Amino acid sequence: MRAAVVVAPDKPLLVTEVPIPAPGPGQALVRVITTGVCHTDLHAARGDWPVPPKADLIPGHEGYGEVVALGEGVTTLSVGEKVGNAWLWSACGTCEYCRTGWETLCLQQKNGGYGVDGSFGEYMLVDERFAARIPEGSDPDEVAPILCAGVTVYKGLKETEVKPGQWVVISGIGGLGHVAVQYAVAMGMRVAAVDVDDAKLLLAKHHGAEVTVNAAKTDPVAAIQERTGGAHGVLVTAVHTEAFGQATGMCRRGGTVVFVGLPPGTFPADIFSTVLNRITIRGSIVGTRQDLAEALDFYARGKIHPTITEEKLDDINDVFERMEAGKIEGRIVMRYVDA
Ligand SMILES: NC(=O)c1ccc[n+]([C@@H]2O[C@H](COP(=O)([O-])OP(=O)(O)OC[C@H]3O[C@@H](n4cnc5c(N)ncnc54)[C@H](O)[C@@H]3O)[C@@H](O)[C@H]2O)c1
Ligand SMILES: CCCCCCO
Ligand SMILES: [Zn+2]
Ligand SMILES: [Zn+2]
Repeated sequence: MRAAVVVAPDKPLLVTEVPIPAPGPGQALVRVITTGVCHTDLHAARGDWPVPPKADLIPGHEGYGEVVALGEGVTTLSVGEKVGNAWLWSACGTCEYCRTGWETLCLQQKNGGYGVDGSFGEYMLVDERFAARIPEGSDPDEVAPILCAGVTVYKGLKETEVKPGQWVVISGIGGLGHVAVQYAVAMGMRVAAVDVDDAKLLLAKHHGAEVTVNAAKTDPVAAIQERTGGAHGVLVTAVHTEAFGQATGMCRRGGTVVFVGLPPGTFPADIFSTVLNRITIRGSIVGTRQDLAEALDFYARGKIHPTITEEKLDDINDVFERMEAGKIEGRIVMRYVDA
């Protein structure tokens, strides 16, 4: 099968022929129809995180496709069914985290497109317990980004604890952020969008943001305070550490900042104002299978329409260069077959 392989950190991916994987017990083989390209895939290719990906990785964890073969003992999937892979590719199911609704924190978890091969190839493997069940009638291009961007920002917005009618800042209006604006609007929140690129802010307005701030042109903290009175919550999806240091200052007293963006590095946090204003800073990673089912339901009900540009697998290195330059509006989706 044709696949894009990370042959070495920070080197271009090699698009080449590799063997079609065989489904093991409890697994299914999926013919990939479309896959989103997440900035995490770029981090994996660049090797810029503390934990390296598997050797000869096939990235991709927003893969949508059709089950074509079942491994031994599979009982909950059938050939022809439409499924997706996800970052949370599998978890142990028996540890304290798995038992208490936090399978995303399971120490035995496997991660699609990072620890196990993902969807940047014509076929991929899924674990029957964690394969995303795709709603009937889903658009192959639109539904793929829900598998990571969608579930991540949906969970992140829940973690901000922002209520309907209250203000949430979405900082970073890329693949995740432009979908976050839509989930926030659908969840009844008022949205203020922050990015460093006017084109992204235009996209945010298109998707329902009431306030937009270009952090490259003005102080985003002062602008958010002036135009919202301070946000009840801030969701940071940006790929620059600067956005993380700015987030707490955008909050009103008692506000919650949720970080999902993962640029390498650290951020400054002012102790006194964090304590005095009772600011909560929370990390959030993807979502559980239940969160994903809920995020897919928002999509199935027509509340979420990712802005998509379709590209080819052979152009993945060019896509990564444009992503690194912050030039991608919405989400890139690669399509392998028409279906
Ligand atoms: N926590 C999780 O579970 C999770 C899940 C998916 C992705 N991620 C991470 O989220 C990040 C974003 O992913 P993506 O696919 O949306 O990336 P993307 O490249 O599509 O978008 C990044 C956005 O950040 C904006 N940006 C850059 N500097 C900024 C600044 N100083 N202030 C505000 N905005 C700024 C860019 O203009 C761009 O719009 C990546 O680091 C990715 O690894 C985390
Ligand atoms: C710690 C890595 C989290 C990445 C989630 C999928 O983009
Ligand atoms: Zn992702
Ligand atoms: Zn577990």
